[in-house]
This record gives sequence, structure tokens and C-alpha cells, in this order.
Amino acid sequence: MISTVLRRSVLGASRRTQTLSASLTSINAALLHHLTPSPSAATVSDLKSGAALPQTTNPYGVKARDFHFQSRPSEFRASMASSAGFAAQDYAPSYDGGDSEESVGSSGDGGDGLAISDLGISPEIVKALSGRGIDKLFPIQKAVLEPAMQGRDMIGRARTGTGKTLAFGIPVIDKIIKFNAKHGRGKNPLCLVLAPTRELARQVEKEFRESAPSLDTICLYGGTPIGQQMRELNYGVDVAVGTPGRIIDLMKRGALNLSEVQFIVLDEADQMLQVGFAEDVEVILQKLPEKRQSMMFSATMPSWIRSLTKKYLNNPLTIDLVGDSDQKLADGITMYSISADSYGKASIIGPLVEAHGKGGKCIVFTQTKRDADRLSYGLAKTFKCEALHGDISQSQRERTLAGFRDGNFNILVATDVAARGLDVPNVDLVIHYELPNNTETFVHRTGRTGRAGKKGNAILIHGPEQSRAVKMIEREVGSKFTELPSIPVERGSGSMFEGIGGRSGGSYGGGMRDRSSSYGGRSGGYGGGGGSGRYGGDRSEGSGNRYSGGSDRSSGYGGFGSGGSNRSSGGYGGFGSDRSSQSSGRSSFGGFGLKDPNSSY
Ligand SMILES: Nc1ncnc2c1ncn2[C@@H]1O[C@H](COP(=O)(O)OP(=O)(O)OP(=O)(O)O)[C@@H](O)[C@H]1O
Repeated sequence: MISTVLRRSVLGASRRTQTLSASLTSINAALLHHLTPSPSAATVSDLKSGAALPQTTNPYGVKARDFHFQSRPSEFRASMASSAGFAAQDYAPSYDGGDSEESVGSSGDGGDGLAISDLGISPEIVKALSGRGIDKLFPIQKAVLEPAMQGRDMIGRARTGTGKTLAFGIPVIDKIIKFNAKHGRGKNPLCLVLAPTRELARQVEKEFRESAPSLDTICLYGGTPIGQQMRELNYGVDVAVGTPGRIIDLMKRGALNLSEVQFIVLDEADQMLQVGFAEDVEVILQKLPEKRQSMMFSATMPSWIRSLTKKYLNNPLTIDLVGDSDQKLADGITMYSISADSYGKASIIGPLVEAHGKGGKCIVFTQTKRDADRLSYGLAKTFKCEALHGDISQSQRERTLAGFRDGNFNILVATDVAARGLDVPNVDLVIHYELPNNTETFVHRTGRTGRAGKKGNAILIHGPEQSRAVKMIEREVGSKFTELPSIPVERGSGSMFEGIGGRSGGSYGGGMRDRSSSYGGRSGGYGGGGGSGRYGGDRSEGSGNRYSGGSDRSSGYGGFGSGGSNRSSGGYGGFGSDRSSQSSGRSSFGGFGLKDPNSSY
């Protein structure tokens, strides 16, 4: 038993990046707790009476999590919480009601940020944020803080890169820290954050971890061994961030108990519901206590999401710093467009990067995994470049992203798996290799640049016959493109892709000319590339295209991605399998899917 205790201690110590001395303190406390029947071990009657549990103190002055022994009921916090209160209300002046139409509009945008040190939030958070150069609240953070502290359910919308993660993160973290200090720390998570992609889940979890080092956070996502996640859950966590599939898998295995969750956040909420996670999200929500605070955040909130939120949220406050008529992109992003035919467009990427990339980082978004592979292979002959998409193993995806962040290479060629939420500093240029699926995708892809007040460029490559679609994007995002002069392409330039056929597997035939013709009516093939199971990782690739203007319109987007990806036609391959490649297959919606939550992607 002692060795078990030690094993758990070591696991906990490494995971929580505590200092050695703090770990030893915890180990000592755990050993003491275990070897001394009383008074260090809480009895059931202690718990019922709400008597304080023995606690140790970590370097942040926050009570450390006690180890979980068989002898202790794992729901001990539930018993305590029932007598002790609810974090969402503990610090809230009572909210006086209000109707569901209540909203905070774009008037909340702008103005000086509030100094974080003046807000009365935990010193640990202030210190951690300050260490990262974050001393003042951004507008969305300022707008969200008070209602979030009051325990309001909410829908938050603000442009890309404006700090939505900390907008929900700061109040949730603060409440958990204070709740733990008051009531002791338990085993089951108090906060659950759902994200549509693994990369985003990791990033959000990192943001929580770095903002509150004393809390135990965990990231739950597919493509990685589940055993380690189960062990960490068994040790106890405060905040769990993850993709719905792996979360459901862990629930089914009895490793994840959501009965004490007090805060649920859907990050990139529209994407989560739009790509078909609604069902999974509902399964998860049904396992949560009714008494909870629910929040949804995204830079884009299509109108259909309102009706869905009625089901999930209780009298939500809408905080919308974008507004209907405003431009949808972050300030500081300049949009360019350039015409290129399908034969030549691969060859203009290099010149575009050189002319507009300012020598910094660049992300090129392609519609398909195959194009991402082929383009990155071609570009790698001249540039430092790598591909990122859902058919790449999770460990490689993580290495690639880390390498990109660290500046080991400066061009990332990615599918929409990288479109949502990813925060990589100093991406100066985003190139849309072809027209994206819909306005939301355009906004999110473009939003990988111009983050946190920085400047950035975005270039949309379009076919000579797609000017109507380009105008439609302009209208919907509220910004104009500056059309760049065409770049002459030598006829032999398609050869940059020679010799790479079959690199990503599959049966797509034909030469480069055909492959790069993204709007050519692919009626299948790409859709079924990866996901074998219903539950698993993220869903972010594939699908039809909304902008099929001009002559492309006749080319049959409806079938794009139909191969093997239709949820109704199979793929219920059990829990835990990887659904990271795509999730389209709703061919009947043909890509113009924003009107229906189930349509696009
Ligand atoms: N108050 C602040 N001061 C300075 N930097 C901040 C502040 N808040 C957030 N940031 C930084 O701004 C960047 C963008 O934040 P974040 O990723 O939360 O944006 P977002 O609104 O969620 O974007 P997206 O819509 O693309 O998901 C991050 O690097 C974050 O650390």
C-alpha cells in the first residue's frame, strides 16, 4: 500500500509540476494520512458534518489535494459540497434575474483594459498572468468577468485572437481556487471545457494550467493512451479539458465522474455543434449536475445556435462584441485576394510567402489532407515546411505544432484541423489555398494571424471564375479584399509535385492539375479518410463548400467527403477511436450548411 501511495505521489508530482519540496510535503502528508488512523484521516461522520479535512499547503498557499485512498469515499467532495455551497454562487452578489434576450453588445468593446491586479481575484492568478505579460483585461474579458462571477450562463462572442479563453478561464479558475481553499480539494473535476479539436483542447488546458499553477488540470483527447489519463483522473483533477469523444469514452469506463462539475464551457461552440458533436455534447451534458454554470464561446455564432442554446443554457446572457453589421475579422488583419488557375496556384505560394510573409510564420490552409501533403512536399523543396492534418498521428501532430511554435520551420500547410482557436504567436500570413467552406471557416482560418492586437495578412486564392464567391465573403465578413496582380506561372511549374503520388495513401488518381482543382466535383474519396469510430478526437476536416459560385456551382460539392463519413451510414466503431480526420458526409446539405447545425463539416 505504501508503494501505491508513493507511486501516486510521484505521478502527481510530475504532472502538477510542483516543486520537489512541495511534493515531498504531499508525500509525507499522504503517508501520515495513511499510516495514522486519526486524527489525520477524515471519518465519514467528519465528512457528513462538514468538518475540515486535513490539508497540506503548496507553494501558492493553496491547500494541496489529498491523496485518494480506497478508504475514502471518492465522492467526499460531493458530501462536503452539499453542506458547504456551490462555487458558482459562493462569491456572487445575487443576480436579480433578467430575461433571456438580455445582451451586452459591442459597446462593451474598446476602452482601456482593467488592471488585473485591481480585480480582487486570487493573487496566484494575478502573479501567473503577470509572468506572461498579461496585466490588463482585454474587452471580452472585461465584459464577461462580472456576469461570470455572478454565475450567469452565457454566450460569448468576440473576434479571433481577442482573449476568449481567459475570458471564461479567469472567473472559473478564480472560483475554483477560492472554493478549494474553503472546502478542500476533491477528486472529480469542478470544471469541464469541451473543444472541437485536440490541438485546441491542449491549448486551452495549457492556458488554464499556466494561469493557475496550483490547480490540477488534465487534457482528455484521443490518439493518446487512455491509461495514463485514467490514472491522472484517479489522482484527482480540478479542471478537465477535452474533446467529446474521449470524454465519453472515459465516462463509459467509469474513470471520469462528472457529478461534481459546476462549470461547463463549450469553446468554439458553433463548431462543436455544427460538426455533429451536438449528440455527444448532449450525452455529456446529461451527466452534469443541473446546478451548474454553462458558457459557450466562439468568434462566430450562427443564428441557429440560439435555439440550441435554449436547450443547454439557463437564461443565458449574450455578450457579443462582434455585432451583426460590424466587420467579423480582428482589427489589424489586411485581406488580399489573387486569381490563379488550378494548374498554377501551387507555384504562387512561394512568391506570396516571400512578398507578404515578412519572413515570419505562415499557415496555408487547404481543403483536403491530400492537398496539404502534396503542397507541403512541394514547398519543402524550397522552404522549411510541414503538413498538419487529421491523418497524421497525434504524436506527430503535436511535434509539428511544437516545431512551428518554436520556429523550427515557418510554413505550416494545414487542413481546417488548425483553423479553430489555435494560438501560435507571430503568424504573419494566412493563405487560403482555395475558398473555404463557409464564412465561419474563413473567419477562423484568417484569425490565426492578427492575434492579440498584432497585425497580419491574409490572402485568398481564387479561381478566375470565382469572383462572385469572393464578393460574398467580402460582404459577410465586412472587409474588402485588395486584389493582387496575378503571378505568371511557367507551364512546367506543376512539376514541384512530381514523385509524391500516394504519399498520403488513398486512391485519388490523375495528375497534379486535377488534384489541385479543388472545386472539380469530387464525389467521394476524401471524406472517408480517417475516422473509423463514432467517438474519438476532433472533427474539423472535409465537407462541402459553400462558396461554389460561378461555373463551379455545377460541379457537385454535395458529394464531397461522402466516402465513408456519413454518420448515418456507419462508423459507429466504438468508443475511443479516432475521429480526427473529417466529419462530413452530410452530402444532402451540399456544403451550404450554415442554416442547419448538422449540415457543414
Ligand atoms: N489580457 C490580455 N493581455 C495580453 N494578452 C492576452 C490577454 N488575454 C489573452 N491574451 C493572449 O492573446 C492571445 C489570444 O487569446 P485566445 O487564444 O484566448 O483568443 P481567442 O479569442 O480565443 O481566439 P480564437 O477565436 O481564435 O479562438 C493568446 O496568446 C493569449 O495569451
